[in-house]
Amino acid sequence: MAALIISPTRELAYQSFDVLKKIGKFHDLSFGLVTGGMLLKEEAKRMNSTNIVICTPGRLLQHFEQTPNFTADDLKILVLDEADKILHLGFADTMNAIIEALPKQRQTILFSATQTRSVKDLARLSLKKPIYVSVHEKAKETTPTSLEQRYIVCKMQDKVNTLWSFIKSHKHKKILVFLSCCKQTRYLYQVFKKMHPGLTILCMHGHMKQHQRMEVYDSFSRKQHAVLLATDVAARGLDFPAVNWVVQVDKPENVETYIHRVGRTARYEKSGEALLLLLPAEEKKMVEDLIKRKIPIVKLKVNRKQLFDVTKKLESLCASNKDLKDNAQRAFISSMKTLYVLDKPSFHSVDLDAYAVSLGLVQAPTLPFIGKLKSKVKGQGEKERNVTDGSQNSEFEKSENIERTIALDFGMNEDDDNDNIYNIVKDVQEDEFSSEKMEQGLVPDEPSKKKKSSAKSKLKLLKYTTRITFDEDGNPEGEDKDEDVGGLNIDEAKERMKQQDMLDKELHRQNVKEKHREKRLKLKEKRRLLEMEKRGQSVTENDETHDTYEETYASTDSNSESSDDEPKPKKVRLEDKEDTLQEMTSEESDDSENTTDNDDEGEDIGDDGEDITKIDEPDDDIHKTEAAVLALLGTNP
Ligand SMILES: Nc1ncnc2c1ncn2[C@@H]1O[C@H](COP(=O)(O)OP(=O)(O)OP(=O)(O)O)[C@@H](O)[C@H]1O
Repeated sequence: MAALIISPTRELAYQSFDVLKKIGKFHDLSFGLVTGGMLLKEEAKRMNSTNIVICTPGRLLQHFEQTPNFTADDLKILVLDEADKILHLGFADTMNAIIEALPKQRQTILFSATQTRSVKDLARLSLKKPIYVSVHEKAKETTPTSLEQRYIVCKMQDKVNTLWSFIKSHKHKKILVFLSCCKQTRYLYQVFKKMHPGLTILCMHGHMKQHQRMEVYDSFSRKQHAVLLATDVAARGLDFPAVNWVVQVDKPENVETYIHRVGRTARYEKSGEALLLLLPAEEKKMVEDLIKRKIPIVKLKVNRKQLFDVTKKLESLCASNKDLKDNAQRAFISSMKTLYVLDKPSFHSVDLDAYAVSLGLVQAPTLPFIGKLKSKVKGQGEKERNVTDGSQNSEFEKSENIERTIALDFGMNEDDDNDNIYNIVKDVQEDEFSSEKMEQGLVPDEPSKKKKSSAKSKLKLLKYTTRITFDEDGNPEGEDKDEDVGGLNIDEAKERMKQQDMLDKELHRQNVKEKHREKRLKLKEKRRLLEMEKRGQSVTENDETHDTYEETYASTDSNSESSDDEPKPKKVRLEDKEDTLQEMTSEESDDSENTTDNDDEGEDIGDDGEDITKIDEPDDDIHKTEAAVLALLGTNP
């Protein structure tokens, strides 16, 4: 191996490999792609005879540890793509181990749009007199001039409506949407797909299987018009051709991530547009940070009157599909946890119930990580709302009067049915971002009653009178036989869902109680049988404990006393007993609630505590089962 290219994600490694394939055919070099999700053995066979290896950090380390005779002794060039990402946080331990295994004498090249200049990082790589090369160092702006960047202030509960309205009014565009976590991405993908926006909806996140991610990557690359809902797994390096819009529904973690996300559009002499949705509490800091980094961004105001209200539609989808409802809950919990971890003040400003309703839920699920704080937060949110509604609103009105409002063309005219649906007006000029300005007039107005009623009338339009299915490009296909989404009585559905919710909870509580009771009894029984076996006693089918055991399962038949007619006691061999134990322990293991949430890329901050995902999913950890059996038999695993 003469050259090694390390990328933070599999897609990026795949993309570099693809480019190398195109130019490689004119050279006599061999090259290979080494990423997780492929066959380790197949890769291992070729590792030592490959000149250029493109890899992700985890998989490379796996080869260093497991592939016989694999060394990097001949390495001449090390390339770290997205170097700042690769040298930080999640990859730190892996990268330290890899760097240890590389020869000190080599050329090291680091690439990133947000290049690290941290001395600590460079020291880790043992760089001698590094040279910093920047294409844009003297540029007035950090981002390309052909990129138009805008933001809107939007409450959490308005985000879904805003995104949906945006998509509906940009059906002839290619749009990349960033969300903060996998579960939210998955849920919005599922429901938006069911709502047929009229163009292909795709999603990409770390919980997807590798082949699915690759298919989505290829599909979005090929499509002219499509929406890709993604987590930050798609933020860096991916070179999707001709993306028109990057929409950041959730604020990026920092300015670096912002730069990478918007960098998916306006690539190489092309133009592009970017829209950032900010919560009121996020606005000041984020905009100041962007301006400090020479990123020009303009504030826009959404004409709320023109927004689609899809709340009821989501409610009805959740009411008629339990999986969707569960996913909505997961999305709620996961996105709130992400916000809580990244930005507590913003989390505290969210009206949790309103946000839950906007996802199609009847009420906010309990947040396992915050539980008791919830009521406190609500009170606090209420207070904050009163303050902003009172004092700052008048400031806003004042500023609105003096500001020039300019209607922007957001491509609304593409679709006759959606003319002016997303009528956005520009209310802050680029050069007006002094901190005083920031404090004035930045609170978006509440919808008036009139606006609410207009939203209601739009809602009526969402009730389908005829059932039509669409293919993934949004073209009508024929009659929908599987889904009954038409003519649903929303209020009835809401009531039904409430009742179902209560029943579900009660049922779950009873199930858990019952299982615990069963487990206790089974264990007791097993211990007793083992004791008897050890003492060399025979085990009978009608002994005392067996009766107790039977009684427990036949609660209505409590008088199961042994009679003279019952079969004679039978001897049971220890081996038979072990088999029985194995079966019983397996059952217990299946009931286990200790499932873990496999967050692949680590960008979804998983749920903890009472995450609903942990209730139903079976634990198939065979080793645990074996260990449990051996422990019961008094043997070390
Ligand atoms: N000189 C060039 N001539 C033609 N096309 C180019 C040229 N330079 C770059 N491109 C094209 O521009 C696009 C972006 O290039 P590339 O992926 O190398 O960008 P990058 O600097 O890695 O960006 P990022 O890391 O932010 O994704 C690619 O499609 C590439 O083919």
